[in-house]
Amino acid sequence: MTSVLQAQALGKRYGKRWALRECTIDIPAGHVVGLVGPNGAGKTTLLKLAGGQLEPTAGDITVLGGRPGGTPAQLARVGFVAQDTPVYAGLTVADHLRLGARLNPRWDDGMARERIAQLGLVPTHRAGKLSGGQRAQLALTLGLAKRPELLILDEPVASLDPLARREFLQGLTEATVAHDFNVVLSSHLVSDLERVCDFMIVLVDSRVQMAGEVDRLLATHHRLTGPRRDPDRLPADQHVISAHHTDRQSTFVVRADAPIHDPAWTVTRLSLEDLVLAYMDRQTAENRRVAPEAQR
Ligand SMILES: Nc1ncnc2c1ncn2[C@@H]1O[C@H](COP(=O)(O)OP(=O)(O)OP(=O)(O)O)[C@@H](O)[C@H]1O
Repeated sequence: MTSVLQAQALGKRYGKRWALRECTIDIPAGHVVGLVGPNGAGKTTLLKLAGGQLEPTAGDITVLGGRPGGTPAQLARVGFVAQDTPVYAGLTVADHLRLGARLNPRWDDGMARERIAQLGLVPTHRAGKLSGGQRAQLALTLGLAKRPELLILDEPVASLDPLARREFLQGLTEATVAHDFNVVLSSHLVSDLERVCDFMIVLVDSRVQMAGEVDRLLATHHRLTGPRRDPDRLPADQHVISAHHTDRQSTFVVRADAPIHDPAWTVTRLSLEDLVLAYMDRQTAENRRVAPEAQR
């Protein structure tokens, strides 16, 4: 199995509005995948389609080579931690572990107990009395102890303070090193994702704008700064992602596989955050020149 998730022209419509459209992506195995986009971009919709909680309106999706949620065996292979770290307020921490053991055929009780102890969670405490960070860690523990091949986390750190965010993401990274599994997690902040993700998908306005391995994305995107130039005068293999101009100067973010040697330009590398923001800002560039989507 080489793909964790494959989508072909995938779409989901609620009434007349498309929450996700024309989504074609191929996520290879062995990655921690970040799904980033503004509020309402379609992240939860894509994740629910992958988890089998939603049926596509258009196109196809396969997860770990099978139809999402198609069989109990398929369900056991995918862990899904929904937005707002869902736990049962009236149940204790220990109750959650018992429930997890009963519902999941591959449940790793030793790992769940060890993790709870390491986190300092008291088994007799009710989940409703835990802090937001503790609830998130409990939900992550339940997702990990299921021993999924793919763990999907929908905005897991949205409600956490910076320290709790860091601890949560560190725990997730340690778990991916200790146990071999794939992760897809979403956030509307790239800063949450850049520490842990090595594959990034940017979703804006229900469409995938960019998808690929972070190293490759950073190697093939550049910021060009120099004397003012019309985007149409750039070589055809330099695809404009965003463009900003002053009276005398132009700044482009371009995607180009080959190195850029034009002496007129100062060429600089982008941070992942700059790159994601350039794709979010892409509408501006599209008014000047349409660039094909980076889908690699
Ligand atoms: N059950 C639903 N019925 C109708 N519209 C919906 C439903 N769920 C989502 N939508 C709409 O689909 C669009 C995408 O929503 P989605 O929850 O996938 O976005 P998101 O990127 O996860 O947003 P957020 O970051 O705010 O959680 C939004 O416009 C939303 O209002």
